Amino acid sequence: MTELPGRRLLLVHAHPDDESINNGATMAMYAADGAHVTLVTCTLGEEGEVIPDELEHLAPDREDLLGPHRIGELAAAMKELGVTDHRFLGGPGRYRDSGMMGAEQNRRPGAFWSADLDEAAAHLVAVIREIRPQVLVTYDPDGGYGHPDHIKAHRVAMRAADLAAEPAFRRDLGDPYTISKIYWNRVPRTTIGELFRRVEAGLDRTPFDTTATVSDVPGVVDDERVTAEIDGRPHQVRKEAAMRAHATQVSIPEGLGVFALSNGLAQPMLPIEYYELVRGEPGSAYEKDLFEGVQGIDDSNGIQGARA
Ligand SMILES: CC(=O)N[C@H]1[C@@H](O[C@@H]2[C@H](O)[C@H](O)[C@@H](O)[C@H](O)[C@H]2O)O[C@H](CO)[C@@H](O)[C@@H]1O
Ligand SMILES: [Zn+2]
Repeated sequence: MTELPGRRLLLVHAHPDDESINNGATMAMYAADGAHVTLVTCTLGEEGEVIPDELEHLAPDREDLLGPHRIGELAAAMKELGVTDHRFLGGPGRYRDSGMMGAEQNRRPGAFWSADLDEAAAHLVAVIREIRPQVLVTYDPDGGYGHPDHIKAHRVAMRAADLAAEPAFRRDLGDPYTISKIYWNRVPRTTIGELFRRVEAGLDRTPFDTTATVSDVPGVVDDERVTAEIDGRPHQVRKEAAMRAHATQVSIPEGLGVFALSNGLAQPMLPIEYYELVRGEPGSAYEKDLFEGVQGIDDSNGIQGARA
């Protein structure tokens, strides 16, 4: 077995682009700092809209080639972030993008939203027992903003964390392992409100006509729910480059601190990324490092201390 670095972070996301939008700076920071960063993406994003006119032919109601194209976008984004361990849950295309909540694609055979929870979670248990991450990051129960694939990714991640620790569960998938800390992606309401006010004030200096609303931003909560932050400003360039790699989904004008998804609504970039610790012990009252308080980490590139 290859020796992995002492610190190991696992992120579980629904579509290609979510990782860069929500955690791009966090991933870049830990990858640059020698931690092992593993991203598991649950679908290929087959049902997404397409921003560039010249790629519109890929759309699900045209050639239905957006999924394979977004595999390439995600690989490019990982290169920008310096992340080398990236997997699709159950393999590329095992689970299909379910579309927005209520869409008929939610009920399409193979849609992630209708997947069997324990079957999907077992694929993630195999990754957890292989990598033995001390920290897991995923969405809150509402998936950040109510997208069915985000909600399902949350459920699969939390279920897999429980099953991976169960000695009686599928020992063919590896030895039991308990993840020390689990975080949900969060955004403090005060911070995002201020950032939106700045975008509104400078909207005429952007290529966008209108702004999104705070309710479009995943995971917004009252400030006191936020228990940790990663100051990603040193890695903002990498984060923006990774988001830009998802060209079918994201538009980012250079240097304006704003971006838009395919709806064309401007929203602020988040140079600091925020989290709520929902399982495990915090290392301090307000953490600036997701590995704070994790016992037995040996950063001399060994896996010592990670055994449950
Ligand atoms: C960030 C994210 O989760 N994107 C998803 C989302 O995309 C949105 C969807 O296409 C919607 O119709 C647009 O108005 C919005 O701007 C998009 O962000 O849902 C897609 C379909 O499930 C998914 O492929 C995409 O990754
Ligand atoms: Zn998504």
